[in-house]
Amino acid sequence: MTESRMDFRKAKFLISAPDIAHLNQYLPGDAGVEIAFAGRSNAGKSSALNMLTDQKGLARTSKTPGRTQLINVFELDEHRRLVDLPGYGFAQVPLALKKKWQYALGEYLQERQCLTGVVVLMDIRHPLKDLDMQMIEWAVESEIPVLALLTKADKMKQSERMKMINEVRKHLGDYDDRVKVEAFSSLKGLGKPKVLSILNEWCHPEWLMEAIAEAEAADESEGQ
Ligand SMILES: Nc1nc2c(ncn2[C@@H]2O[C@H](COP(=O)(O)OP(=O)(O)OP(=O)(O)O)[C@@H](O)[C@H]2O)c(=O)[nH]1
Repeated sequence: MTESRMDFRKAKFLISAPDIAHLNQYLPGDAGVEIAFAGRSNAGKSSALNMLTDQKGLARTSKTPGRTQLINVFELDEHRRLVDLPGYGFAQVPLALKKKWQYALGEYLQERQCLTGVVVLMDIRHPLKDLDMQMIEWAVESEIPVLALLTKADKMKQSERMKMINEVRKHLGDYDDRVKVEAFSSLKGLGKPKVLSILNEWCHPEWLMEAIAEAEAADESEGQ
Protein backbone atom coordinates (compact mmCIF):
# COMPACT_ATOMS: atom_id res chain seq x y z
CA MET A 1 0.00 0.00 0.00
CA THR A 2 1.21 3.52 -0.78
CA GLU A 3 2.50 5.63 2.14
CA SER A 4 -0.40 7.80 3.31
CA ARG A 5 1.58 10.73 4.71
CA MET A 6 2.74 13.31 2.16
CA ASP A 7 6.18 14.80 2.50
CA PHE A 8 5.48 18.38 1.43
CA ARG A 9 9.20 19.18 1.62
CA LYS A 10 9.61 17.21 -1.59
CA ALA A 11 7.64 19.79 -3.58
CA LYS A 12 9.47 20.96 -6.67
CA PHE A 13 8.72 23.58 -9.27
CA LEU A 14 7.15 22.07 -12.36
CA ILE A 15 5.85 24.80 -14.67
CA SER A 16 4.51 28.35 -14.95
CA ALA A 17 1.61 28.71 -17.35
CA PRO A 18 -0.08 31.94 -18.46
CA ASP A 19 -3.38 30.16 -19.05
CA ILE A 20 -5.13 26.81 -19.03
CA ALA A 21 -4.30 26.08 -22.68
CA HIS A 22 -0.58 26.18 -21.85
CA LEU A 23 -1.18 24.21 -18.66
CA ASN A 24 -2.93 21.44 -20.60
CA GLN A 25 -0.12 21.43 -23.13
CA TYR A 26 2.58 20.95 -20.45
CA LEU A 27 0.48 18.73 -18.21
CA PRO A 28 -1.87 16.76 -20.43
CA GLY A 29 -4.58 14.59 -18.93
CA ASP A 30 -5.85 16.88 -16.16
CA ALA A 31 -5.33 13.89 -13.82
CA GLY A 32 -4.48 13.32 -10.17
CA VAL A 33 -4.93 15.82 -7.36
CA GLU A 34 -4.30 19.57 -7.50
CA ILE A 35 -4.58 21.84 -4.47
CA ALA A 36 -4.81 25.51 -5.40
CA PHE A 37 -3.69 28.52 -3.36
CA ALA A 38 -5.86 31.53 -4.15
CA GLY A 39 -6.21 34.96 -2.62
CA ARG A 40 -5.93 38.68 -3.07
CA SER A 41 -2.59 39.99 -4.25
CA ASN A 42 -0.18 40.21 -1.34
CA ALA A 43 -2.28 37.89 0.88
CA GLY A 44 0.80 35.73 1.39
CA LYS A 45 0.26 32.81 -1.02
CA SER A 46 3.88 32.41 -2.04
CA SER A 47 5.16 32.83 1.54
CA ALA A 48 2.70 30.18 2.76
CA LEU A 49 3.80 27.73 0.06
CA ASN A 50 7.43 28.27 1.04
CA MET A 51 6.71 27.77 4.75
CA LEU A 52 4.57 24.66 4.20
CA THR A 53 7.23 23.03 2.03
CA ASP A 54 10.20 24.17 4.16
CA GLN A 55 11.71 25.76 1.06
CA LYS A 56 12.52 29.46 1.23
CA GLY A 57 12.82 29.89 -2.51
CA LEU A 58 10.14 27.58 -3.91
CA ALA A 59 7.59 30.29 -4.76
CA ARG A 60 8.66 33.88 -5.42
CA THR A 61 7.54 36.26 -2.68
CA SER A 62 7.37 40.00 -3.09
CA LYS A 63 6.66 43.22 -1.24
CA THR A 64 5.04 44.50 -4.44
CA PRO A 65 1.46 43.24 -4.76
CA GLY A 66 0.53 41.46 -7.97
CA ARG A 67 3.70 39.49 -8.57
CA THR A 68 2.07 36.10 -9.05
CA GLN A 69 0.69 36.60 -12.55
CA LEU A 70 1.08 33.07 -13.78
CA ILE A 71 -0.35 29.73 -12.76
CA ASN A 72 2.68 28.24 -10.97
CA VAL A 73 2.62 24.49 -10.49
CA PHE A 74 4.69 22.54 -7.94
CA GLU A 75 4.86 18.77 -8.02
CA LEU A 76 4.58 16.74 -4.80
CA ASP A 77 4.73 13.35 -6.50
CA GLU A 78 3.46 11.80 -9.72
CA HIS A 79 -0.17 12.09 -8.57
CA ARG A 80 -0.29 15.35 -6.63
CA ARG A 81 0.48 19.02 -7.21
CA LEU A 82 0.24 22.37 -5.43
CA VAL A 83 -0.76 25.38 -7.53
CA ASP A 84 -0.06 29.07 -6.84
CA LEU A 85 -2.79 31.02 -8.66
CA PRO A 86 -2.63 34.64 -9.86
CA GLY A 87 -3.63 37.01 -7.05
CA TYR A 88 -6.94 38.81 -7.48
CA GLY A 89 -8.20 42.25 -6.54
CA PHE A 90 -5.10 44.31 -7.15
CA ALA A 91 -6.05 47.72 -8.51
CA GLN A 92 -2.71 49.21 -9.60
CA VAL A 93 -2.27 47.15 -12.74
CA PRO A 94 -3.24 48.10 -16.30
CA LEU A 95 -6.76 46.88 -16.94
CA ALA A 96 -5.85 44.76 -19.96
CA LEU A 97 -3.23 42.87 -17.98
CA LYS A 98 -5.53 42.44 -15.00
CA LYS A 99 -8.25 41.04 -17.24
CA LYS A 100 -5.79 38.55 -18.68
CA TRP A 101 -4.80 37.14 -15.24
CA GLN A 102 -8.32 37.13 -13.92
CA TYR A 103 -9.42 35.28 -17.02
CA ALA A 104 -6.67 32.70 -16.50
CA LEU A 105 -7.75 32.34 -12.86
CA GLY A 106 -11.45 31.90 -13.72
CA GLU A 107 -10.63 29.48 -16.50
CA TYR A 108 -8.45 27.38 -14.20
CA LEU A 109 -11.13 27.23 -11.50
CA GLN A 110 -13.88 26.32 -13.91
CA GLU A 111 -12.12 23.86 -16.15
CA ARG A 112 -9.61 22.05 -14.02
CA GLN A 113 -11.12 18.67 -13.21
CA CYS A 114 -8.30 17.59 -10.91
CA LEU A 115 -8.80 20.56 -8.58
CA THR A 116 -9.42 18.81 -5.25
CA GLY A 117 -9.19 21.58 -2.67
CA VAL A 118 -8.79 25.36 -2.54
CA VAL A 119 -6.85 27.26 0.09
CA VAL A 120 -8.23 30.82 0.17
CA LEU A 121 -5.64 33.03 1.83
CA MET A 122 -6.74 36.28 3.46
CA ASP A 123 -4.81 38.75 5.55
CA ILE A 124 -6.16 38.20 9.10
CA ARG A 125 -6.47 41.97 9.54
CA HIS A 126 -9.03 42.29 6.72
CA PRO A 127 -10.57 38.98 5.70
CA LEU A 128 -13.73 38.08 3.75
CA LYS A 129 -13.66 40.82 1.10
CA ASP A 130 -16.15 40.47 -1.76
CA LEU A 131 -13.76 38.60 -4.02
CA ASP A 132 -12.78 36.22 -1.20
CA MET A 133 -16.44 35.47 -0.56
CA GLN A 134 -17.01 34.90 -4.29
CA MET A 135 -14.13 32.46 -4.34
CA ILE A 136 -15.39 30.58 -1.26
CA GLU A 137 -18.98 30.47 -2.52
CA TRP A 138 -17.90 29.28 -5.94
CA ALA A 139 -15.84 26.43 -4.40
CA VAL A 140 -18.67 25.36 -2.10
CA GLU A 141 -21.11 25.33 -5.03
CA SER A 142 -18.61 23.28 -7.02
CA GLU A 143 -18.30 20.85 -4.08
CA ILE A 144 -14.62 21.60 -3.62
CA PRO A 145 -13.50 21.79 0.02
CA VAL A 146 -12.07 25.10 1.19
CA LEU A 147 -9.47 26.04 3.75
CA ALA A 148 -9.88 29.72 4.62
CA LEU A 149 -6.41 30.63 5.83
CA LEU A 150 -6.01 33.81 7.86
CA THR A 151 -2.46 34.83 7.07
CA LYS A 152 0.03 37.15 8.76
CA ALA A 153 -1.43 36.03 12.13
CA ASP A 154 1.82 37.16 13.79
CA LYS A 155 0.63 40.74 13.23
CA MET A 156 -2.09 40.26 15.86
CA LYS A 157 -2.05 39.55 19.59
CA GLN A 158 -3.30 36.11 20.59
CA SER A 159 -6.57 37.47 22.01
CA GLU A 160 -7.33 39.53 18.87
CA ARG A 161 -6.40 36.58 16.71
CA MET A 162 -8.81 34.24 18.51
CA LYS A 163 -11.55 36.83 18.24
CA MET A 164 -11.02 37.17 14.50
CA ILE A 165 -10.91 33.39 13.92
CA ASN A 166 -14.20 33.02 15.78
CA GLU A 167 -15.79 35.87 13.81
CA VAL A 168 -14.75 34.37 10.49
CA ARG A 169 -15.90 30.88 11.57
CA LYS A 170 -19.24 32.34 12.58
CA HIS A 171 -19.57 34.19 9.28
CA LEU A 172 -18.83 31.01 7.31
CA GLY A 173 -20.76 28.78 9.74
CA ASP A 174 -23.46 27.90 7.21
CA TYR A 175 -20.92 25.94 5.20
CA ASP A 176 -20.17 23.56 8.11
CA ASP A 177 -17.26 21.29 7.40
CA ARG A 178 -16.98 22.32 3.75
CA VAL A 179 -15.03 25.43 4.76
CA LYS A 180 -12.40 25.13 7.47
CA VAL A 181 -10.89 28.26 9.02
CA GLU A 182 -7.37 28.44 10.45
CA ALA A 183 -4.90 31.18 11.35
CA PHE A 184 -1.44 31.03 9.84
CA SER A 185 1.89 32.79 9.96
CA SER A 186 4.58 32.18 7.38
CA LEU A 187 6.93 34.14 9.56
CA LYS A 188 6.42 32.11 12.77
CA GLY A 189 5.09 28.79 11.47
CA LEU A 190 1.87 29.27 13.42
CA GLY A 191 -0.88 26.93 12.20
CA LYS A 192 1.51 24.87 10.06
CA PRO A 193 0.77 21.37 11.53
CA LYS A 194 -2.98 21.91 11.21
CA VAL A 195 -2.69 23.12 7.59
CA LEU A 196 -0.41 20.23 6.63
CA SER A 197 -2.86 17.78 8.12
CA ILE A 198 -5.74 19.22 6.03
CA LEU A 199 -3.63 19.23 2.85
CA ASN A 200 -2.57 15.67 3.60
CA GLU A 201 -6.19 14.61 3.83
CA TRP A 202 -6.98 16.30 0.50
CA CYS A 203 -4.03 14.50 -1.07
CA HIS A 204 -5.62 11.13 -0.27
CA PRO A 205 -9.12 11.05 -1.73
CA GLU A 206 -10.63 7.57 -1.76
CA TRP A 207 -10.80 7.40 -5.56
CA LEU A 208 -7.07 8.11 -5.90
CA MET A 209 -6.11 5.63 -3.20
CA GLU A 210 -8.18 2.96 -4.92
CA ALA A 211 -6.66 3.75 -8.31
CA ILE A 212 -3.13 3.57 -6.87
CA ALA A 213 -3.88 0.29 -5.07
CA GLU A 214 -5.30 -1.19 -8.30
CA ALA A 215 -2.26 -0.09 -10.31
CA GLU A 216 0.06 -1.58 -7.68
CA ALA A 217 -1.86 -4.85 -7.67
CA ALA A 218 -1.69 -5.00 -11.48
CA ASP A 219 2.07 -4.36 -11.38
CA GLU A 220 2.52 -7.12 -8.82
CA SER A 221 0.58 -9.70 -10.78
CA GLU A 222 2.51 -8.74 -13.93
CA GLY A 223 5.78 -9.27 -12.07
CA GLN A 224 4.83 -12.79 -10.92
N1 LIG B 1 4.47 39.45 8.99
C1 LIG B 1 4.18 38.61 8.01
N2 LIG B 1 4.37 38.98 6.71
C2 LIG B 1 4.04 38.09 5.74
C3 LIG B 1 3.50 36.81 6.02
N3 LIG B 1 3.24 36.18 4.85
C4 LIG B 1 3.62 37.03 3.87
N4 LIG B 1 4.09 38.19 4.40
C5 LIG B 1 4.60 39.35 3.63
O1 LIG B 1 3.57 39.82 2.76
C6 LIG B 1 4.10 40.21 1.49
C7 LIG B 1 3.41 39.43 0.38
O2 LIG B 1 3.70 38.06 0.50
P1 LIG B 1 3.66 37.06 -0.75
O3 LIG B 1 3.84 35.69 -0.20
O4 LIG B 1 4.59 37.51 -1.83
O5 LIG B 1 2.14 37.27 -1.23
P2 LIG B 1 1.38 36.73 -2.54
O6 LIG B 1 -0.02 36.48 -2.11
O7 LIG B 1 2.12 35.56 -3.12
O8 LIG B 1 1.44 37.99 -3.48
P3 LIG B 1 1.15 38.18 -5.05
O9 LIG B 1 2.40 37.73 -5.75
O10 LIG B 1 0.87 39.62 -5.14
O11 LIG B 1 -0.04 37.36 -5.42
C8 LIG B 1 5.60 39.96 1.58
O12 LIG B 1 6.23 41.18 1.93
C9 LIG B 1 5.73 38.94 2.70
O13 LIG B 1 6.98 39.00 3.37
C10 LIG B 1 3.32 36.44 7.41
O14 LIG B 1 2.85 35.36 7.78
N5 LIG B 1 3.69 37.38 8.35
